[in-house]
Amino acid sequence: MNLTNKAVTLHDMSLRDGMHAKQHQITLQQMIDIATGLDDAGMPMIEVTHGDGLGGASLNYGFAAHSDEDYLKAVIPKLRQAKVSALLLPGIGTVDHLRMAKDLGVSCIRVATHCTEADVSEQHIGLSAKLGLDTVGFLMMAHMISAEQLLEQAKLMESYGANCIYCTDSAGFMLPDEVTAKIGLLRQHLSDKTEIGFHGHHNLAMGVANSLAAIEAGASRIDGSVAGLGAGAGNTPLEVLVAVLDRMGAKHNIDLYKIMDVAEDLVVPMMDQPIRVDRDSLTLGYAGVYSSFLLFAKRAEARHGVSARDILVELGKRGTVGGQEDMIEDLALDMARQEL
Ligand SMILES: C[C@H](O)CC(=O)C(=O)O
Ligand SMILES: [Mn+2]
Repeated sequence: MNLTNKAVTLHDMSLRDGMHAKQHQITLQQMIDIATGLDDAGMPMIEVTHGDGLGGASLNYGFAAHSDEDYLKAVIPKLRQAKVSALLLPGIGTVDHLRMAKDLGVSCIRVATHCTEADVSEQHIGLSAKLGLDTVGFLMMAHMISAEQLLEQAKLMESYGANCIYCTDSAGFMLPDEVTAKIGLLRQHLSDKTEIGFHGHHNLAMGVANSLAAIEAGASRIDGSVAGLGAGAGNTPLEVLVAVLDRMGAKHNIDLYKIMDVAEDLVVPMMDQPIRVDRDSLTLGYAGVYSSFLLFAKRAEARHGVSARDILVELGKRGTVGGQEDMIEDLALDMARQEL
């Protein structure tokens, strides 16, 4: 694989996907310290919101330590060069959230839908583009459909005004060949002006390999998290990816030692549990389950004595997708009754 001189924009997820791993309890000071550390290391883009995006704080997804507004107000004025993005899932986040984010200095809105539901993103993508924001369409759980179906959904988002489309491996299920096929087809058929992105989860330890496959196939934006802080076994660990990209001669503008230090000195010490491939997070990748379900399944295990692994396997069989968090408790209760 030759990535010499390939330009890649890395996008940090620690302060948004990492919110899942922290049950949305990152403090304002932790956000500021990590964001400014990343800014100083040269990270061009940093995402900041509740784990489920703008407006995610709720009974279904979990309440956050602070509002999205407070996190954005705390972080954005402290940054020297990094741009801040906000995730928005239509139906959870509203156009009012979007306008609020723009007013606070967010420059990129990433509108996320399940991979078959791009049609619900028209209003939010349209408004974001109209407001002149960097507008991304983010297709989640992309392993559940074929490359051709993903392309159809991507074209919808592109037609609504997105200037970048993401193939999102929410379950950390994909292997590099699948990433190559999906990103390759998007690159071939979307407009040359539309950027392609890849968002990985490390449940099968494929985060770095899949990101390299994505870049080779034409992706120019790659998501990851410092020390992998993210849902499941975490996102593609950015400091590792940076080291690999350095060795391959790709261009990313990030200082390796500085990002290593952010990982080691700031992010690892604040983890509530080690972010690693263990039997439960591995099951997410193996069974193709939404990574944010991990802690819900672990909590249900503690409450009802049913193994989180069994719950996750069953969620995979049922084809559950993001937004169905409330089903996890119901399922665990049913499974506990059957075991009596
Ligand atoms: C709302 C999700 O956490 C978005 C995401 O990061 C993914 O699908 O992966
Ligand atoms: Mn994710």
